[in-house]
Amino acid sequence: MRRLILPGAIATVIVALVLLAPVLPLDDVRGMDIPHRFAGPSAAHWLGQDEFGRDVLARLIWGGRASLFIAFGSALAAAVIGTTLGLLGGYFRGVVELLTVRAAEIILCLPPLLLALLVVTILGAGTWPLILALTILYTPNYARVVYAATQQVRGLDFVTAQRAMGTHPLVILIRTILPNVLPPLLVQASLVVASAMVIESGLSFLGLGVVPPTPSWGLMIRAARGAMEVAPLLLVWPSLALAGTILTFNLLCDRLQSALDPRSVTAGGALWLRPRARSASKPATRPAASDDAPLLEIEGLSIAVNDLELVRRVTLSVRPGETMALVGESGSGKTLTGLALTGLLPDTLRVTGGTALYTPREGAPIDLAQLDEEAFRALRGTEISMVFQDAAAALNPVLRIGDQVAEAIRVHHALDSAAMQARVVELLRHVGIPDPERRARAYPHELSGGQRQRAMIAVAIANNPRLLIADEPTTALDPTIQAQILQLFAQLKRDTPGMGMIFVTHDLAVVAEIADRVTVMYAGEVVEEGPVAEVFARPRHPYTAALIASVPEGGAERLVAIPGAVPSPHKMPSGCRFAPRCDHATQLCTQRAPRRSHPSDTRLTRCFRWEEVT
Ligand SMILES: Nc1ncnc2c1ncn2[C@@H]1O[C@H](COP(=O)(O)OP(=O)(O)OP(=O)(O)O)[C@@H](O)[C@H]1O
Repeated sequence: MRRLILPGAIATVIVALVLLAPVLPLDDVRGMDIPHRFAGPSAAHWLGQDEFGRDVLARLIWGGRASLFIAFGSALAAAVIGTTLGLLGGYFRGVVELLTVRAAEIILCLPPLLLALLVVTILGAGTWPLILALTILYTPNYARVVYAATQQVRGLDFVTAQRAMGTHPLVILIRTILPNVLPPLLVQASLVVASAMVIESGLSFLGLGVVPPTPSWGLMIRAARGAMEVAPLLLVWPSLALAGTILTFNLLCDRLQSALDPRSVTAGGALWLRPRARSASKPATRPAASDDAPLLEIEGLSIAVNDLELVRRVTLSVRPGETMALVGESGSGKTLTGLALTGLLPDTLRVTGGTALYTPREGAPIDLAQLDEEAFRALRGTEISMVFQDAAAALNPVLRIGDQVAEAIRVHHALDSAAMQARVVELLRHVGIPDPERRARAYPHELSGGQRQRAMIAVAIANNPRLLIADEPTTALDPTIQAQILQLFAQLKRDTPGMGMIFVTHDLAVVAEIADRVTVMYAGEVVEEGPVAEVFARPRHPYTAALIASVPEGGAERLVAIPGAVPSPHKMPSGCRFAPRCDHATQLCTQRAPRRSHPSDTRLTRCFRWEEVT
């Protein structure tokens, strides 16, 4: 902050001088004194007198007023228009990009000074035509910078997390993306102000800018040029004013950019946030799966990129109050299944078949596989919510934690600021963040990994969703913190008995800890499903058995790794997808894909030889 003081003070003096020009005891800028033309500095005229005997200091200050008004006016107008075009084009892409950023770029094909000359020639010289010309000139620069920054930010997890809350795209643009593109915007602003001042001076110098006798720095330089030999100082003052002002504003914007970007502040949270290590304990009571109609019933859900199936005919259900664990090796399709349920699949992927019936609080079941973006937005946050794996990426780095939780609430509820603050603090306390009033004012980088994950969970449950999808929420954490976060999920289950949860993980120990039932996925398919205790005691698919055998246990002499790797979607085996890695595989398994079998009412397996597995 100290680095802002010098350029800030100089800029304040410059702006104060030009703003206060009408009330300062300055000479009349038009009052001529021919006998004293070209007089040097004196007590009455500190910077001397010009070719008509007018006071140079007064003309310099009034001239600065004109130059700064034009430069800031055009920079601001160009910033507003260019930023809007860049945000829209960068976020929505496609036709919107063509109509906004690409259309604005046409202006870049024309030489800047010629374009400004053209506008001024058409509209006539003067302050307003100059502002218009400079605005047209600089709009594409802003649009391109903001477009590039938006492109970078739109794919990041915290933007996806905002979408997962059901936030309207325009709100995401303004509250989530705009603060992240501010630093490059400020740099651009400083460049534009400097460039606008130079072009204004240039056009005034050519007689196409500010109309005499109104003073401007460009006009003063033009007039002084003709008298360089008689009064060289007359050229020095406006040139110094121009160069000094440009340098000051460049320096100020540069330092503002560093000061406003919270990511550039040294992280300071780790020391005051050392959670005590506690071992995870099982939830005291597991709410029994109710007999109610399923909250979610997925039947035959397929997801594909072009014609390549990544997820094939997935079937699973979640009842109110139940936690369903979705397990499998990396690449088995767990994340895509979760994303499909929230309408957050990447643009290139689509649901190609099946149904995902979700029963909302009110009204008839909705098929999530058929919903459009707007319908999803209404459901996200209040009905279905998502906790992401990497909270550091899923939280907006430039917004305070409290503001992010408040944002999530605001999407669906209008609260006054006191009630909002109280609700934010209550939520942060609920997820176990100590001293929530103070932590609400912290930025994500000021919290430890565990605290960030808690904050992310607070955002996800801010609107009391009925279905919470947690995508490997403990994978990025160290084991002690993992245990604490698992305890938090267990506590959430106790506190909100009707909430169903899909817990995506590849860690079977976590499944045993948190889930009521488990769905095992392999190579995009569900291969086994059933109550956790039953599946772990007696797996009915060789893949599940192999996964269980590969879990490290205290007394185990050696770990049993599963040979081979999950096949790539391009090279799926024709019969059973697990056959190439399976000890039980027969010729039949390599020729035909097994159908679903039901070893009992509560179990499902996709194996010809399930009876022989254990
Ligand atoms: N955007 C995408 N375009 C093309 N293929 C994709 C895309 N996203 C995922 N896939 C592929 O889809 C398959 C399933 O991916 P998914 O991320 O759902 O697996 P996962 O089980 O969640 O794995 P992990 O535990 O590593 O997250 C993988 O083969 C993956 O390469």
